[in-house]
Amino acid sequence: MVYSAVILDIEGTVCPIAFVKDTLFPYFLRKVPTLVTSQDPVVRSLLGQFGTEQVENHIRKLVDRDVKDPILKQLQGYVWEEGYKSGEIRAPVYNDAVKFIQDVQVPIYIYSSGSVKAQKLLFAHVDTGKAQPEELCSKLSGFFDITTSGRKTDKQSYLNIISEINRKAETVLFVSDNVLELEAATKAGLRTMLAVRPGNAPIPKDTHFVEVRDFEQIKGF
Ligand SMILES: CSCCC(=O)C(=O)COP(=O)(O)O
Ligand SMILES: [Mg+2]
Repeated sequence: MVYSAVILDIEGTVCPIAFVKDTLFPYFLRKVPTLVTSQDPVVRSLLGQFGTEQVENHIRKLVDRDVKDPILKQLQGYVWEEGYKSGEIRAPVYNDAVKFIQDVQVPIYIYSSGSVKAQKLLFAHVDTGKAQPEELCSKLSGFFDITTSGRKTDKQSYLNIISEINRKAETVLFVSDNVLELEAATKAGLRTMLAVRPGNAPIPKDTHFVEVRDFEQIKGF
């Protein structure tokens, strides 16, 4: 592999979109009534930042529309923590992605719209079918989200990350299922690959990105 570092997206790239839509989001929504009455100062401060009295309705609308809202994403991290710690949630990271993270010799970073807290929880509770969940956080060199680096569809966000990890853009590979994110990363000078996983959105006809169905393929580039 010729890259000096790899940046991975989460949803639709290292784990199925269905895990987020059918497990994480419903879990969060079930906890919203309790969340809005929480006395935890961090949660109260986040809720206050929405700037509305109709907090519960507002949250439900954001989740229904899958809005990548930074306040929502931070709240989700707090709520999912309970689910991971109780064992109710485990992250179905694809086996080839687990192996890639364990084997590859260059630094691997994560960049997701999910908060850094949510990312670390996910990689600390990977379901590999064994009794104990797999801990992959320690294999990852860093985590970026929309509060640390900006929106994933903005070129500047990738420039921010490249500067943070102190690499040349053209030596860094970004893998994502989202063509708009890949276009932004390409504009920033990064190399890119399109993750193709079961349940992902159909690939636009005119796309020119190299497709990856199994992370073993990345090692060959
Ligand atoms: C940390 S995983 C939570 C998933 C999530 O909330 C999300 O928005 C995923 O977006 P991604 O950028 O990983 O496609
Ligand atoms: Mg994605």
